[in-house]
Amino acid sequence: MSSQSDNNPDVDVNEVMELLFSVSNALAEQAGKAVFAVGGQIPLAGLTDSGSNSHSHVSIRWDTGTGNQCLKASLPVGEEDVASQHAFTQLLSACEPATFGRGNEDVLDESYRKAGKLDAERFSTDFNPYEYGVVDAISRSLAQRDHYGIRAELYKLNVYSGPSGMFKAHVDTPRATAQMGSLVVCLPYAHKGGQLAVRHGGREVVFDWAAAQNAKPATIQWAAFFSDCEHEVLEVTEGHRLTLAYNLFWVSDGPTSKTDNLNILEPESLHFFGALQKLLACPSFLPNGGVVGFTCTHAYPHSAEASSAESLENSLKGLDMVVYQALKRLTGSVRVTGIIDDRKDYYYRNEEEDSRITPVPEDSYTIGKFAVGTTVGGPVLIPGSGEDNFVEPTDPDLVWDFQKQESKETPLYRRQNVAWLNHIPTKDTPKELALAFITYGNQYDLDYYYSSAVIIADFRPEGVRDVSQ
Ligand SMILES: O=C(O)CCC(=O)C(=O)O
Ligand SMILES: [Fe+2]
Repeated sequence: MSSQSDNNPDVDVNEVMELLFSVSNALAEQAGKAVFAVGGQIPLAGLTDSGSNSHSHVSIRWDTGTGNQCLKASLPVGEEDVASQHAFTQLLSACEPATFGRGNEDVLDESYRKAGKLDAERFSTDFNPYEYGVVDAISRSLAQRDHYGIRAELYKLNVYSGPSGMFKAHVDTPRATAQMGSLVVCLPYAHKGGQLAVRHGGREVVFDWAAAQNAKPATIQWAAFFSDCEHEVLEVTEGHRLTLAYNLFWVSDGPTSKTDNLNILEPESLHFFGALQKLLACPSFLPNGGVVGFTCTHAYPHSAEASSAESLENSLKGLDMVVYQALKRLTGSVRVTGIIDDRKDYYYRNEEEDSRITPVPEDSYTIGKFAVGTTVGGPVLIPGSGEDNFVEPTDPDLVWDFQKQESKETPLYRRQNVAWLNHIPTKDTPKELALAFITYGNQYDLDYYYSSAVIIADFRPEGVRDVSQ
C-alpha cells in the first residue's frame, strides 16, 4: 500500500498513523495509571482506656423514633465496658434493612445487599472528614485542578454483619450533576472479610480494612472513588463492619474558568501532551482541518435535561480532564458532547418502505463520519450512514434543533470526519439513555438511543502549524 493518500499526494498517511498511534499509546499508558480510587487511614490519637480524649472515639447519636429520645454509642467499644457494649447493640437494632436502587425504585433484596442502615436524617456523628484532612487528600488526588474543591455530604451509616453481610457490585446513583464520587469511612469495630473492591476501566483496587480493625490502636480507614466506579462489599464473615457513606460534590472556590486551571504540565501528562502536539503539527494530519475526538473514560450525566455543556466541562474526571485541557490549549476550541450509539439503536427510515425502520449497517459506525446536532441534553454527534454528505434526522421531533440546512421541510445536517485520539465509543464505553422515541413499525413501539460522552475539538491547522516550515 502506498503511504500517500489517493486524494492528496502531499499527505503521508503512514506518518499520521504513527503519530496517532503514539498519541493513543500515551493515552492508554496514562489511563492505566489514572487514579480512580484513593484511601487512607487515621489512627485515633490519644486513645486511652477511659476513652476520655474526644479524639479517641467516634460517637454516633441517633433518634429512636419514640418521642424526642436520642441515644449515643461510642466506637471503639471497650472490651470490659458493658454500658458501651449495650449502647452498640442498641445502635445495631436501630438500623433498618438497607435497600438499593433498581430501575426507578428502592428494593430490598438480601441476595444483593445484606446490610443495615441509618439515613443521615436520623443520626449525627462527631467524626468530621474535613478535620482529619480526608477531603483535602481526595481533592489533591482526584480533582486534577486548582480552584476546584470537593465537598463531602454525609449520606448514610451502613452496617454489614457477619456471617453474611455484603453488597454486591453496583454503581452509586448520582443525585446531582455536580456529584463526583463517594467517600466510605470505616469506623473502628472488629470484623473479618468485608473488603471493598472498586473497579474502573478494567482495573480494580481492593480496600481490605479488617486486619487493622482487629488490631490496636483503633483506626479509621477510608476510601473515595469516582461515582461511575463499580464497587462491591465482599462478605463479612464475622463481627460488624460499620461505614459512614458520604456523597462527594465538586465545588468551585473562585470565579475563574475552572477548566483553565488544570495543571497540564504534571510529569505524567507531558508525554501525552507532547505526542498530541506533534500530531497536530504534522502537515499530513487533517490538512484542511476537521474534528478531533476522544471518547471519555468516565461516565457523565450528559444527556439529562438538567446537564449543561458548561457543567459537563467542569465535572470531567481524571484523564478526561487532561485530554480536554490539552485540546483546549492546542486547538483553542473544545467541547464535551454526547455521541449516539447507533449499532443497535440507530435507525433511518427506509424511503421505499416508508412505514419501516431499517437498522444502519454495522460498518457505518466505524467510517468515522458524524454529524453534530442538538438533542434534549445538549449537542450530540450522530453517526451518518451511506455516502451522503448530509444526514436526515430520523424524526425531527425527537432529534431537533440541528443546524438546519436550506430546506425547512427536511432538515439535514452535515457529516464530518472525526479523527479519534483513542477510539470511537465501544460496547464497554459508559453509556446512558439519551432519548426514548417511537418507532414506526407495524405497531407503535418505544425505542431508545444510548449515548456516550465524548470530547471534540474543531481543529484548524493554521492556528497550530507554522506555515513558513
Ligand atoms: O460500606 C461500604 O463499603 C460501601 C457502601 C456502599 O457502597 C453504598 O452505600 O453505596
Ligand atoms: Fe455504593
